[in-house]
Formats: sequence, structure tokens, C-alpha cells
Amino acid sequence: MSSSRDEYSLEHMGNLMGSRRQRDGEQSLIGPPSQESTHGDPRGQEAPTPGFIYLLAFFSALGGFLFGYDTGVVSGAMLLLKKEMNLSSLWQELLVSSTVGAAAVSSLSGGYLNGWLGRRICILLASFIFTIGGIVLSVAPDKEVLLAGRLVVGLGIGIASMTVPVYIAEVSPHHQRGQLVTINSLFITGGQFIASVIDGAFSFLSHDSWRYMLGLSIVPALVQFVGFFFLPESPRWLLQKGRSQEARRVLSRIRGGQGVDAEYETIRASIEEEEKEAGGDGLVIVRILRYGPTRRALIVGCGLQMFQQLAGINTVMYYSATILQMAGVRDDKQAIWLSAATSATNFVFTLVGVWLVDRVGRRKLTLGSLLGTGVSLSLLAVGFLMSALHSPPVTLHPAGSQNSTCSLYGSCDPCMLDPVCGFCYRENGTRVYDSTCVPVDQGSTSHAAWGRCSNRTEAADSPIWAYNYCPTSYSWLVLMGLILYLAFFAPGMGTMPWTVNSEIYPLWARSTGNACSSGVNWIFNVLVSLTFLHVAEFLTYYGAFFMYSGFVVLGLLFILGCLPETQGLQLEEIEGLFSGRLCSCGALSPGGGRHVQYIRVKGSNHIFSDSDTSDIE
Ligand SMILES: O[C@H]1[C@H](O)[C@@H](O)[C@H](O)[C@@H](O)[C@H]1O
Repeated sequence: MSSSRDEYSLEHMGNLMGSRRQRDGEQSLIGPPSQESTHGDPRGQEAPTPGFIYLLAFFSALGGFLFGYDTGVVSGAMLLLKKEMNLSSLWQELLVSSTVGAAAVSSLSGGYLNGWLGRRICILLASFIFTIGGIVLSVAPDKEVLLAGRLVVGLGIGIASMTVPVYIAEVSPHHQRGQLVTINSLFITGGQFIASVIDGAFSFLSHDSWRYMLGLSIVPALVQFVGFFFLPESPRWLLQKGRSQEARRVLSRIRGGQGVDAEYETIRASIEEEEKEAGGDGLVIVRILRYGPTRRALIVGCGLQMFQQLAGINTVMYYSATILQMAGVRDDKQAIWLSAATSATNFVFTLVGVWLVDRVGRRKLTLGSLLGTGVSLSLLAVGFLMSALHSPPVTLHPAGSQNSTCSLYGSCDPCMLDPVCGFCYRENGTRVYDSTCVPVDQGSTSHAAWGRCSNRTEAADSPIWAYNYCPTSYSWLVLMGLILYLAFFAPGMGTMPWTVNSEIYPLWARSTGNACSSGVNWIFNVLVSLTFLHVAEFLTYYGAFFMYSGFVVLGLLFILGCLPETQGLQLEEIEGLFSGRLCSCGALSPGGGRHVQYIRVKGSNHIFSDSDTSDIE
């Protein structure tokens, strides 16, 4: 059975390709996709990118920076807040997760706002919300107002996270789009890194330093707000709204006045075609789900975002201090700087992603990254498993300890997994001795409720208090896993879900598609980070990390089957990849067994997919 919409789509692709061929004066070839490098400008004749586009990318990506800063800064601020405001663990959890929850809600509704008000107004709105949120947080008199501030900030993060990649993708020239959109991810991890440095720096101030930590986000928010007053709306959105003269003016401004006619015509023709093709009234999400190509794009987009979070990035980042403590760094004061080192590693390797995306392409980068992430997670899991198998035994049972459940544990591993217990011990080289499992102090996890580890001194011979970790000689394995994990995850899985989502939907479905996929990202972010401790209690640390590796294997199969290469294509051409048979995912493409032909424009690297559509749907 053939779908007229799918056929139409192919015809539409043909028209676009025809116009491109005419434009380029090149002849078309039918053949397999090119294996040659798509590095830089494939034809060697792309117009130089005017500097203005970098300015646009920078001011937009400040939204990414605020996303990273506000999600990252809270862990350091919490260390101080919980003492000053006497926060229960429920309140601590509320203050951390409320932002992510609000981001999920606002990214979902951001789709509507984006289509209605445009990208520029949404970015202005997000920076305004960030500013208000920052002010509320910095002056908060009590925990209720703090919670309100965290919710407000979350609303800003949600809108920014779905709008910024779309805006950058729509203003970028196609040969640089990957790199420019990926800069947003660089700013996210940059924001997380700066947040941890600010946490470290301000933790030395005694009173109220959390106000500076949380309030400093006002600065980039204001810079972005003022900047965007002078920056233009996306020409694609303007054209869609029928504001064609303005669209042409903006396009000419962002392309430095050069050769915008062909691009303008392609966008205009594509909007007309799209209107006919997916026309009709009704909710955009319903139209997306009814129309094959956009439904497939949505599944790919949401799947990528889901697997990004299921690969456990936020748990690995959050628990890096624990992992590093296992590796032998015992000083509490260093913990805050250790998490800065982790976010610095995440940031540096995101830079590698920016460099690679327009060189190796999205598909290879994502696959390579996920493969490495899976191997590193398994390494982490094996490290934790070895530590558990060789966990030091409890050797002392001091009088009075029998009243506590902690006394039931025979070794460090189960003791460490119980959130109310900690391991108190002495060491001589790698030998652990005089060890007990005792309750943790309810007010602070940095010492025991009673016994030798209850009032710790800096003296060299004082016993060591291990909360949340166990001494082990396999820490090198865990440490290696952590570094490899960040090195592999950051360039591909950290960046590509955002980049690919900004480009795979046709204009009419772009806002809604990105809203849904960002919503999926935030929902899985909350799910994975909130469940980690329970999962670890239930399955142990190594079980949890083996579970994440299992998700990664599923993610690999999904990406292998479903993610087409979008590199080098103009946004208007990408829909064709989803109307053809590039997606070999069984569930997505019934009818199977058909061969795929690729049409390549000679001399260019623009790869188009084509197929016999006779039995699509
Ligand atoms: O792409 C980002 C990045 O990888 C961040 O480090 C992570 O905290 C976010 O959840 C993710 O969406």
C-alpha cells in the first residue's frame, strides 16, 4: 500500500533537488552514499560565513549556558543551604528536582509559544524569566521562596532548551549548521563547569554565599536579553508567517548580503509545498503523528533524547565525587573541586564534538560516542563489582552498636549502600583494619552519629569515615571508567540529541517536535536521577551501571536502525530522509525488504535518499 503523502514527499524532494541542481548547474548521479570525507565545504565554493552568524550563535547559546549553570550550581549551593536553612532531605530533593520538573513542563508548552510568538520572542522571554528567577533566588528569605525561584528558573530552562537549537539551526548556513548548533551544547557544559567553579570559590565565604551562587545567573541572562533586542527573528519563521519582505531582509543581513536569492526561494518553495503536503487543521502533534515522515522524525528525536538520559550522564556527573572518593581522594573540602574537574572534562570533550560534527557527521559521531559510553559504563560496573567482591569486612562490634541496623552488615559494601550507615576504619597502606559499620549523623553526613568517627579531627592517626563509598584497591578501574565515560559521552551523546532534533522536522512541525523531544529529555532526566539511589540500593552500584550499559545497547540498536545522516543538507531537504527508506527500524518501516537507492548530486556531498515507495504503509 502506498501512501500518497509519502509519494508526495518524494516528489517534493525531487523538486527541491531539481532546483538545487539547476542552481548549482550540476548533473545528478544515482549511486551509493559517498564515503568521502564531508569535511568543511564539500564543493569548496561555499560563501564565507559572515561574522554576524557567530554573534547570533553566541547570544543564543547564552540560553544553553544558563541551562547548564542553573542545573549545575545547585549541588554546591545545597551544601550550604541545608545547614543555613536546616533543610530536610525532602526539601533538598524538592529544590533540585523542581527545576528539572518545571523545565519538562515549560519545554512541552514552549512548542506552542515558539510557533505563535517566534524564536526571538521566546529567547527574550526565557532570558527575562532567568533574570526574575535569579533575583528571587538571591533575595529568598525562606525555603518556600527558594522553591518558587527554582521553579521560575526551570521554566526559563525549558523554553531555552527547546528554542535555542531551533533558532541557531534556522539562521545557520547548512554547511556549518552542525557546528553552530553544537556550540549550544558546549555552552551547556560550559555553564555546568563555571557553576562548579563558582560553587568552589564562594564556598569559602561563610554566610549567605549561596545567594551569590544562585544569583549570579542574572548576569548572562541580562546580557542575552539586551543582545536579543538587537538581533533578528529567524527568517524561516518570518516566511512561514507570511512576512516575506522582512524574511528576505533578515536572510540578507545574516548572510552578509551575498547570494540569498536561491536560499530564499528554496525556503519559500518548501513552505508552500509543506503547507499542501501536511496541510489541514487540527493540533500540530496530531498532524505530526498522522504523517509518516514527521512521525518517524519524532520517534528518532525523542528516542535520542531518551537514550541520552538513560545512558546515565547526570548520575555519573552527580556521583563523580563518590567515585573519586573511592579512588582515594578523602578530603571533604576537595569534593567540590573534584566535581569541577568532572564538569571540566565534560566541557573539554564537548569541544571535541563541536570540532567533529561537520567533519564526521551526526550518525557516525553518535554511534561512536554511544559505543564508547557503553564500554566505559561496563568498565565502571566491573570496577564497582570488583570493589564489592573484595569489600573489607567489619571487624569491630563496639558495645551499644547492636541497637542499630548498621550492626547487621558484615562488610563495607552493604553498609555503604544503606543510606543511614557509614563505614569507620583505619588503614595501613592498602590494609583496612579496626572497621565498624555505624549510623551516620542525621545533621551531616560528614561524620558518624556516635563512636570513633563522630568527632573527627585532622590528626593523621584518626580513623577514616567513609559515607557512600568503600575503600578499595580497584578504584583505578572506576576512575578510568569515569574519565572514558565523559570522553566518549560528551562529544556525541551529549550534543547530537539536541543538534539532530533542531534539524529533522519540517518547519510546520519544528516547534512542536522540539518541544516533545526536549520534554522527553527532561522527564527522563528526573526519572534517572531521582531513582539512582533506590536502584543502587536494590541492584547495588555495579547493578545500576550494568543496567545503564544495557540501555546503551538498546540505544545503539535504535540509532543503527533509525538515525539518518543529516550533515550538509539544507533544512528543507532533510524531511526527504524520513519519507524514504533510510530508516530500517522494523517498527517504523513496515513492508521491509526494499532496497535503498541514494541520489547524489555530482561534485557535492549532499546525499539524498530515495526508494521504491510502493509499499510504504
Ligand atoms: O546535553 C546535556 C549535557 O550532556 C549535560 O552535561 C547534561 O547534564 C544534560 O542533561 C544534557 O542534556
